[in-house]
Amino acid sequence: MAMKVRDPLLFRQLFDRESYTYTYLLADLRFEDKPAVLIDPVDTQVQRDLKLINELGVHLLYGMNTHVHADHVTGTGLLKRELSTVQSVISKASGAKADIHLEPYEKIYFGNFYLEARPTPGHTAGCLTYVLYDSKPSNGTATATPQEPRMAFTGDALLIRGCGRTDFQQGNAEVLYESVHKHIFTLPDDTLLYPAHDYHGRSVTTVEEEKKWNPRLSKSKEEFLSIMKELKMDYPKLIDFALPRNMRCGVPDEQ
Ligand SMILES: N[C@@H](CCC(=O)N[C@@H](CSS)C(=O)NCC(=O)O)C(=O)O
Repeated sequence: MAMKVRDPLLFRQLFDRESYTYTYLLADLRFEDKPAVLIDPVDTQVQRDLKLINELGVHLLYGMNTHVHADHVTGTGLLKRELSTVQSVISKASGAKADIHLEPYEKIYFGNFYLEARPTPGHTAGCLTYVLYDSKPSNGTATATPQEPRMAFTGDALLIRGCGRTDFQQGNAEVLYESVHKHIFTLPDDTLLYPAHDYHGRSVTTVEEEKKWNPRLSKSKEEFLSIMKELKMDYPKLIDFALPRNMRCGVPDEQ
C-alpha cells in the first residue's frame, strides 16, 4: 500500500572501523513494508545491520555488492542465511557466484526507487557504480523520461579525493580513468557520491567537487597513469582469505 511521507527515501550510512568500509541501507518509505537494499555489507557487521533492519522495520530485498572486495569479506552470504528472502547481487563481469548477476545498465527496484548498474571497471574488471533514481517523484506521476539521479554508490572506482588501486584483480588504470569520466563525471554536478571506503574520516562528496579537486582523476589521462604507476601500496592484509569467499558473495562454505 502506498503511503504519503515527507521524504520517501530512508538512507543510512554505516562504517566498519576495521576495514574502513561504508555500508549503505536504503528503503522506500512510501510502502508499508519499506522495501530495502543494503549496499556493500561487511561480514563482521552483519549483526549490527540486522539489528538496524529490525529496528527500522524495513524489508530487505537485496544484498548488493559493488565488486569482489579484496580487503574484507562481504556480508551478503551471512545475510542470506539470516534472512532467507534476501538475494545477493553482483555484476556478471565479476565472475562471482550470486543470486543475481547484473549486466551493464540493468536496474534493481526497491519500491519506486531503483539502482542503475553503471559499469565502472578499472579497480576490478567487474566494478559497478549504483546510481539511485526515483521512478515516481513527488507529484506521483511516473514519466517516460529518466529522472534526475540523487546519489551514486561508487564502490572503489571513485573514492573521496582518490580512487581504487589498479595493481591486482584485473586492475587497469586506463580503464578506470575512462570509466569514471564516462559514467560518474557525466552525472549532474550536484549528485552525491558515496564510496565503499574512506581512510580519512570523510563521508560524502559530489560530482562537481571530484571533477575539480580529485588529485588523481581531475588530471589528464597521462598524468593519471603516471600517478597510479607510482602508487606503492601493500597488498590488503586479508586478500587471500577474502577473495575466494567473495567469489561466492560471502557464502561461508561451498553450498
Ligand atoms: N590497508 C588495507 C587496504 C587498503 C587498500 O588497498 N585499499 C584499497 C581499497 S580496498 S581493496 C584501495 O584501492 N585504496 C586506494 C587508496 O588510494 O587508498 C588493508 O590491508 O586491508
